[in-house]
Order: sequence, then structure tokens, then C-alpha cells
Amino acid sequence: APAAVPPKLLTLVIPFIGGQLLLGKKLRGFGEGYFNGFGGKVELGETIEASARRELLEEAGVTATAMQHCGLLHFHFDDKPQPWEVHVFRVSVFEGQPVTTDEMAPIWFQPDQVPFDKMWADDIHWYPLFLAGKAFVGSFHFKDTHTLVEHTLQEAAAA
Ligand SMILES: Nc1nc(SCCc2ccccc2)c2[nH]cnc2n1
Repeated sequence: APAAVPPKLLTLVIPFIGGQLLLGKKLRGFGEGYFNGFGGKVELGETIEASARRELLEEAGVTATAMQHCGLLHFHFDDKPQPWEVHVFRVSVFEGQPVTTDEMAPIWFQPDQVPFDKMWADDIHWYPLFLAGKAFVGSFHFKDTHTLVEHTLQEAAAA
């Protein structure tokens, strides 16, 4: 059987405080004009949780002081050989004030105003579980970066 390609490990960190979500608006480069939580690649030698904290600090300028791992999302793309494994974290307390960088502008959203049309196509499916404070596991099959073909999603035991 062909050797499986190990998944690319990524973090996705979303502050959810006072009933509002903090998302980053990409100001340039890949995904310009799109909104997402904060995150990126897990580097060699760092834990997934440390990577999540680092990305939030680098991208939004705030330090997570209360954060829980709440979701595990698997992605495979017809146009990429390597699948992605995205670890989702909910931040309920952070220190500092969110800052705008040349890459990213932090913006607070009411849950019913999340701009799903300017986000990854899978987000609309699992955000309701995130907002309900649930833990969840999902698998998403993409044709390409913008085209979601099929998915499975289930609530998980409390993280
Ligand atoms: N919301 C969302 N995020 C990602 S990558 C998350 C990790 C990341 C990577 C780079 C910048 C910021 C965040 C996704 N991949 C496929 N669907 C997806 N949905």
C-alpha cells in the first residue's frame, strides 16, 4: 500500500469572550480579505498547545491565560498530497489588547454576524458546536481550497 503522508499539524485559536468572537482579517498575501481564527503550523519541538499560544501572541498580540482544546478537524484536499490536522482551541481569557499588524486586523463579532462567506467553507458547519461550548471532531474532503465536497462532524466527549 502506498506510504501514507503524515498530516500537517496546524492550530486554530479563537477567543470567545463576553459572547463575542475575535477573528483576524487577513490584510495581504494568501487568503487576503478572509477571516479566520489565529493559528498556523506547529513547529518541531513545540507542543500543540504552546504553538496555539505562540500564534495568538504573534498574530493578535495577546496572551491566552485560559484556553481549552475543543476541536480536532481533519482535512484532505484532492489537489494536495498532504492531509491537514487542525487543532481548535477556545480562549476564554487573554491578557493584553488585540493589535493590528500589517498582516492581520483583529475584529470582534457577534455569533450571528460571523462572515462565513469570507471564511473557509467548513467553518459554517462546526462553528455552531464551537459557539455552544462543545468539543467536536470532524473530517472534511475538499476538491480544492475553496470547494468542500463532503464532511462528517460529531460532538466529542468533553475535551
Ligand atoms: N478555519 C479554518 N482554518 C483552516 S487552517 C487553520 C490554521 C491556520 C493556518 C494559517 C493561518 C491561520 C490559521 C482550515 N483549513 C481547512 N479548513 C479550515 N478552516
